[in-house]
Amino acid sequence: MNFQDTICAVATPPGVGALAIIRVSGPEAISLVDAVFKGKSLKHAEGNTIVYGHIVDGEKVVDEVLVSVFRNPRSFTGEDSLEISTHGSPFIIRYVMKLLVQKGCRPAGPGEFTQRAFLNGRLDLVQAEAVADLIAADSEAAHKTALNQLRGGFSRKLAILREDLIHFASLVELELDFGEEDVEFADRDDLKALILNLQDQIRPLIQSFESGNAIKEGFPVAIIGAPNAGKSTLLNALLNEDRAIVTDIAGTTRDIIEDTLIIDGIKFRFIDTAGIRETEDLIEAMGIERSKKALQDARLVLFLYDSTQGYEFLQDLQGLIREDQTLFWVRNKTDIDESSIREGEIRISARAQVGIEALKKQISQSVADLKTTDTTITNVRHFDHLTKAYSALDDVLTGLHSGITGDFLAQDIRLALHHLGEITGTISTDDLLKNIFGKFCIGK
Ligand SMILES: Nc1nc2c(c(=O)[nH]1)N(C=O)[C@@H](CNc1ccc(C(=O)N[C@@H](CCC(=O)O)C(=O)O)cc1)CN2
Ligand SMILES: Nc1nc2c(ncn2[C@@H]2O[C@H](COP(=O)(O)OP(=O)(O)OP(=O)(O)O)[C@@H](O)[C@H]2O)c(=O)[nH]1
Ligand SMILES: [Mg+2]
Repeated sequence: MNFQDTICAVATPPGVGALAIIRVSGPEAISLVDAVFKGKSLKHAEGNTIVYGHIVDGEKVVDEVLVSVFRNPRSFTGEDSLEISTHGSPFIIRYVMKLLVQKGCRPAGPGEFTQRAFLNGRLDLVQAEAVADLIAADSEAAHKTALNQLRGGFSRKLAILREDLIHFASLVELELDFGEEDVEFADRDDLKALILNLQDQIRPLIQSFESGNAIKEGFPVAIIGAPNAGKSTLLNALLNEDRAIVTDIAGTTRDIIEDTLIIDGIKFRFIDTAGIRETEDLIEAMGIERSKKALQDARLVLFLYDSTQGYEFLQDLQGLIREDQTLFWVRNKTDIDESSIREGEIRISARAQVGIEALKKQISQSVADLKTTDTTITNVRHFDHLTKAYSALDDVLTGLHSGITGDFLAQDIRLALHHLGEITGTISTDDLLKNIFGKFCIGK
């Protein structure tokens, strides 16, 4: 792919910093920067070198800078690329950007450098998306998963899956060319074995999405209990922050209150809910509906009860807990009532901040053995295509079973191939690229 224009953008965050980086990439990158630069000639600089000099506006010196020179194809984008490292003053940054634009540079849109890297074959789509995830990663687990995907393990796996299928698709299509003659190049038993094998490999990828997504967005933890059990006090204690309103009036929390916390490198979303009880109050009743929804959506559920009150009504709710959810029974207010009332309960005092660290430990341990690999799916777009590829493979199997004609068989195989190809971008449309790269920051 050959881009005609040369783009520029500030790659560092806005505001004052020690330094700032302005990135320039495209066929004219070297001559455009050279036109505002005084120092050793950039045109004669070798790739992967740094040149010292000044950015100038005519005779006027704008800043003392270092320019890193990357020569096509050995750069992030695969084009000639330069990075001007200036002093981190917003005034200087604006000035240098203005000079570059005056010389003919175009300010880059979001993700345009990475998009060029993709279109020049430096990265595939999964890796480009991993770059965005890496920037957004705010926990160790999310960072590790994104970095794994940047390394390309998932992409290689997909390429292998596609290869075998392409082989069969072409054999089946070859049969079509022979029309009336009843030939079978593609052995139906082999094809069936291949499809089953592919499905065996795709299934765990699909299944990894739930954890993969939670690793990125945070595992939802719902705090459920009767009014006044101390749910909001517990949220505040967990966050170590005065986040939710606490009073001794039953029915204080009306709406869902949510905040994230990283425990042992894993991100959790703690959800404080309205205390569940029978009520005539319309607003409170709506809040309770939301509590029940939060219970449904959670990965972990804390059943919190007041030590002096008992937990009977929570036993009625226990039937709602699904197998994929983890339930903790947590007894609160142990500062005023010491007696143990339930086996296996976790004892805390939210107000006195007793037992909070132990509770956090149990929470993080309950998801710690979810190993992420380079083939953990974290992206809903990948999940969607894998699910559709899987179902197209189902259709191939059904077709083989009922002995449908080669052209229908070929169609379903092609559909599966299409979905696998869209993940890495082997097959991509302008809309798709716009959608993906439009979410990046400018300068990336
Ligand atoms: N200053 C700076 N830091 C950065 C980046 C950058 O573009 N500039 N990156 C941007 O995301 C990341 C590093 N990623 C990069 C990936 C490839 C190449 C590159 O030039 N690749 C060439 C040359 C490799 C070599 O010399 O061995 C190549 O692959 O051919 C550069 C950065 C993070 N840090
Ligand atoms: N003694 C004692 N009191 C507590 C403890 N935790 C919370 N409380 C008190 O219990 C009362 C209710 O606390 P909240 O955190 O508002 O209870 P909630 O479960 O959020 O109540 P709703 O929002 O109404 O559902 C407040 O007066 C808290 O100070 C505790 O560990 N020990
Ligand atoms: Mg509350």
